[in-house]
Amino acid sequence: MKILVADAFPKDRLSDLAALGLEVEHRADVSAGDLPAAAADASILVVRSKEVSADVFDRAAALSLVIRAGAGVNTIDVAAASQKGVYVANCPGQNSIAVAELAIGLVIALDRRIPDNVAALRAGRWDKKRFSEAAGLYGRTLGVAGLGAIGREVATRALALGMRVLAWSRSLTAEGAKALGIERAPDLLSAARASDVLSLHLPLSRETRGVVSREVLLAMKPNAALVNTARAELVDQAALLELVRAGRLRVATDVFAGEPAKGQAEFQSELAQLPDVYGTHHIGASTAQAQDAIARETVRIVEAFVRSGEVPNCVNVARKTPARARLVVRHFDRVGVLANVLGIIREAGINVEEVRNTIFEQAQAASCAIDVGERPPDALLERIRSRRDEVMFVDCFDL
Ligand SMILES: NC(=O)c1ccc[n+]([C@@H]2O[C@H](COP(=O)([O-])OP(=O)(O)OC[C@H]3O[C@@H](n4cnc5c(N)ncnc54)[C@H](O)[C@@H]3O)[C@@H](O)[C@H]2O)c1
Ligand SMILES: O=C(O)CC[C@@H](O)C(=O)O
Repeated sequence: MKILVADAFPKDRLSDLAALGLEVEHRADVSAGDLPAAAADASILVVRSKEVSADVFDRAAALSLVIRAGAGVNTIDVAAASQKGVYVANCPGQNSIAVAELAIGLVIALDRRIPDNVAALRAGRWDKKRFSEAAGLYGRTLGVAGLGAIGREVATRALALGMRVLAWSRSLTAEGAKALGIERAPDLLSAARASDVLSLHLPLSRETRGVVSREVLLAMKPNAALVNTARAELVDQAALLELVRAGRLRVATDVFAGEPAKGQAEFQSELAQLPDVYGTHHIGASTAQAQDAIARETVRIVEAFVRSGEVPNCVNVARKTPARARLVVRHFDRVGVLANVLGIIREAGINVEEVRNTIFEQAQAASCAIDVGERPPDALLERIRSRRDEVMFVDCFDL
């Protein structure tokens, strides 16, 4: 079985993959355009930020699993993977501390203008007067949009700085916020209005694309700051550029529209050129600690898949299948028994959605849960029951 690792990945962990009996191909520099050809004969594909387009799933007939060695799966055509029955998994939480550390670093950098201090000194200029205008962070409000793995780490660190934390997130309740020592905003607009710094930690999805709209940006206090270590596409980039140019907002961003997927490339960004914008090079996850944790988690996923067929952290298995009823069939563990049961279900024109067969010690008996698209008529259950030399017990209940 071949695994293609199509981005940077630690050598030791490549050896771990090989030790699982896999044929490992490491092509960190393969371009997104060449990925469909490169992955054509791979069973497992590992990527970081490289785009995995529908073409990859069209061409790679053997592909069964794509692992995002990171958190955000927006660079993978998950819908195309689902149509071809390919698992997509990620490594949630493994780089959250690294991203939170960067986000907090950017919050402090914005307040004290640390990059400008450094640049002025490098240019031979002493400007204590200009750089003595920081407001300070203690007692000020940090808005957190998306209180998941990263948002929580950011909130913890902001509380340690004595900041007030106001979070907006899909499933956050007032009680949940209280338990964390923070406050809950009812919507993004309210969070934006009340924050001195708004830090984004949402995934990029159909619902969140452009969620930081012109209206949200305009709701922010004059001279407030936006910190984006999530994805550029969350934010209306044209409005952002306009408001920063007008001196209404300050920005620190680790992510850019159209940023290169490669480690080194020419890159021009109007936003990054502005004096009120501090840009970093999508390095949120790029600490040795985080990369080690991500790589180990990737190996864990591959190992589980190779050994048991299970896929930890799978993001595209249906949460609810169209199944409406479950048959439980206890049967003798013999050749053809399940095929006969499934044949009877097929003859009734009923679709089987999921099957889980469990074998008991000594491999004499098994219990099979068969989830089906509609409740089978009693006569069908009777037909299965009547196969007494194969079947011990049959029951059916609605889902
Ligand atoms: N800069 C980097 O290097 C870097 C590294 C890791 C992650 N990221 C980005 O950060 C994102 C967040 O990562 P995470 O690990 O915290 O993910 P996560 O899934 O743990 O957290 C996301 C949070 O957003 C909330 N959310 C999702 N959709 C929402 C919606 N429509 N409205 C309101 N809330 C919503 C979720 O409930 C969850 O609490 C990733 O998806 C990725 O894009 C960037
Ligand atoms: O791999 C990277 O460097 C970026 C990862 C980050 O964007 C993520 O979503 O985990």
